[in-house]
Amino acid sequence: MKTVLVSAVALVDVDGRVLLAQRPEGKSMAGMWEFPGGKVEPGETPEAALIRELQEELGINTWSSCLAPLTFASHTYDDFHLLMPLFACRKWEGIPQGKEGQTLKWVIPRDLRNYDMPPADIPLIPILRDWL
Ligand SMILES: Nc1nc2c([nH]c(=O)n2[C@@H]2O[C@H](COP(=O)(O)OP(=O)(O)OP(=O)(O)O)[C@@H](O)[C@H]2O)c(=O)[nH]1
Repeated sequence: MKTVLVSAVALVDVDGRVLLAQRPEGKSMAGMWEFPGGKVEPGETPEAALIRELQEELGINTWSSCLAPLTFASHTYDDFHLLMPLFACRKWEGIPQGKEGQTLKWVIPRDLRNYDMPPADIPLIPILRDWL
């Protein structure tokens, strides 16, 4: 099976809340809440992929030095295996906006478990809650 590398981030605001984005209609797992990010392209570092995705999806800018490795997800879906490093980021410029029709929500860590997230993300929830 193919292993797909996806880079994702927990953006943390000054109140300690984490940004979730809801996958729009028409995509796989539509309606589920996920961490911003996306597939790492050939020749790209996970950090560069994330910086690019944050510009495209949310219209914000950040820097490699502001991306701290936090944990990762490793999960087998029906058609691929997902390997997803999760970075934490507290510093960016701009105000996140759903550029691709996603609904965004700032969520306090103890409420994360109330959101319907992809199966790969479930083990990340207690890690984030304990870390924040
Ligand atoms: N960004 C992000 N992707 C996640 C998370 N959890 C998770 O399983 N994924 C999966 O990782 C892949 C991310 O790919 P993507 O964001 O670049 O691609 P996409 O949704 O346009 O593509 P797709 O329609 O092929 O799934 C998707 O299959 C998505 O379902 C998460 O928390 N954040």
